[in-house]
Amino acid sequence: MGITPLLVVTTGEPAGIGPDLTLALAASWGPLEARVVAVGDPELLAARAARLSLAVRIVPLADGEAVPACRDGVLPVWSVPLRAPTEAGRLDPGNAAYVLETLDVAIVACRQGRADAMVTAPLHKGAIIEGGYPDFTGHTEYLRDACGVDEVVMLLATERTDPALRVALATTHLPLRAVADAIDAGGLRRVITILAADLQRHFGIARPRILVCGLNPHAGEDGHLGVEERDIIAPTLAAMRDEGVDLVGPLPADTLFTPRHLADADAVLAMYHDQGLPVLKYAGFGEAVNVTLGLPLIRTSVDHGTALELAASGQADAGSLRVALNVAARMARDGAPRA
Ligand SMILES: NC(=O)c1ccc[n+]([C@@H]2O[C@H](COP(=O)([O-])OP(=O)(O)OC[C@H]3O[C@@H](n4cnc5c(N)ncnc54)[C@H](O)[C@@H]3O)[C@@H](O)[C@H]2O)c1
Ligand SMILES: N[C@H](C(=O)O)[C@H](O)COP(=O)(O)O
Repeated sequence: MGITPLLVVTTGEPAGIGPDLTLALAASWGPLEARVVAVGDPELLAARAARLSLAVRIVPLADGEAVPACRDGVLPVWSVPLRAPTEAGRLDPGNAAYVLETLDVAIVACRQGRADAMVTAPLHKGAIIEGGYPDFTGHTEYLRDACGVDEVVMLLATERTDPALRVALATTHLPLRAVADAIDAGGLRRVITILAADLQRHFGIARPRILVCGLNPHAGEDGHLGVEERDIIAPTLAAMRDEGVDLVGPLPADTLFTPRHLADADAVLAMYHDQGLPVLKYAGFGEAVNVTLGLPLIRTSVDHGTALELAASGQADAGSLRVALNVAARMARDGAPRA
C-alpha cells in the first residue's frame, strides 16, 4: 500500500445520484489526500458524465493496474458491468446483483489490503430486495455479514455543529414494530463496546462520554410508560459504568438533544433509526458522514439516499460524498483497521 491512501468508491444505484456525485467530485477533487478508484459500469459513468456536461474522462483499469493520483477530470474505474440497461430516475431491480457486486469488489479489495477504505454512494434498498435479495436491509448489515462479524454500529457525524454531533444507533433498519424486541442487554453491551472503542481509535477521543437515549417517552417514566429502560438499558449502563465506560442515561430522547446535554458529549446512542437520525440530519444534512464501526475495514458513506428525482439533473449536492471521502482518507491515515 502506498503512503497516499487508496479509497474505493462504490457508485451505488445506477438510476440514482451516486454516479452523478462521483463524477462531480472527479471533475474537481479538491484538497483530498488520497487516491480514488470508482467501482461501476464505465459506460454508465461516461453516459451520465455526458448527460451532465461534466468533462470527466472515465479510465477503466486493468486487473492489477496501479491507481494513479487524483487528477481533475479523470475518474479511474474498476469495471463492473450493469446487468440491465439503466435510465436515470427509473429503478430496475434487475441491477440488484450489479450493485451488490460493486460492494463485493470494494470489500475484497479492502480485506486483501489492495485498498485502504471504501466509500459508498447510495443504493436503493427496495430495488435490491425486489431484485432477489429479500433479506437485504442496508450496506451496514451487508458489510457485517460479508465481514463475518456479529455486530457493527452505524454512526453518523457532522461538524456543522459546535461541538461536532455524532449519533450512533442501537438498532438500524428495522420496522418500528420490531425495535423494542431487538433491544437486549447483550446487544446493547456489544454496541456500546464497539462505539466506545472506535471513538477512541478513529476519532482520537481518549475516554468518550456517551449519552444514551431511552426507548420510551420520558425514558419509560419509571416503568409506567415502558419497561425497557428499567429492565434492560439502565442495568446495562450501570454495569458498564462500573467497568469504566463513561455513560450517561438512559435520558429522555426528546430533551437529550439540547445544548446543555450535548455540550460535553462525544456521542449519542439512539435506540432506533428515526430517534437519532432526524436530529443529525436536521443539523448536518449535506455535510454529514455515515461510518460503520466494528468492521475489519474502513467504510464511510453519505448522509442521504438515491434521490431518484435528482438523478442526471445536476441538482444533487456532492457535499456529503466529499466529506465521506475526506473522513475515510483521515481514518485510513490515522488508524489501522482491526485484522
Ligand atoms: N447510504 C445509502 O445507501 C442510503 C442512505 C439513505 C437512504 N438510502 C436509500 O435511498 C432511497 C431513497 O431514500 P429517501 O427518499 O428516504 O432519502 P433521500 O436521501 O434519497 O431523499 C430525501 C430528500 O433529500 C433530497 N436529497 C437527497 N440527497 C440529496 C443530495 N445529494 N442533494 C440534494 N438533495 C438531496 C431528495 O431530493 C429528497 O427530497 C431508499 O431506498 C433508502 O433506503 C440509501
Ligand atoms: N440509515 C442510513 C441513513 O438514513 O442515512 C441509510 O439508510 C444508509 O444505511 P446503510 O449505510 O446501512 O446503507
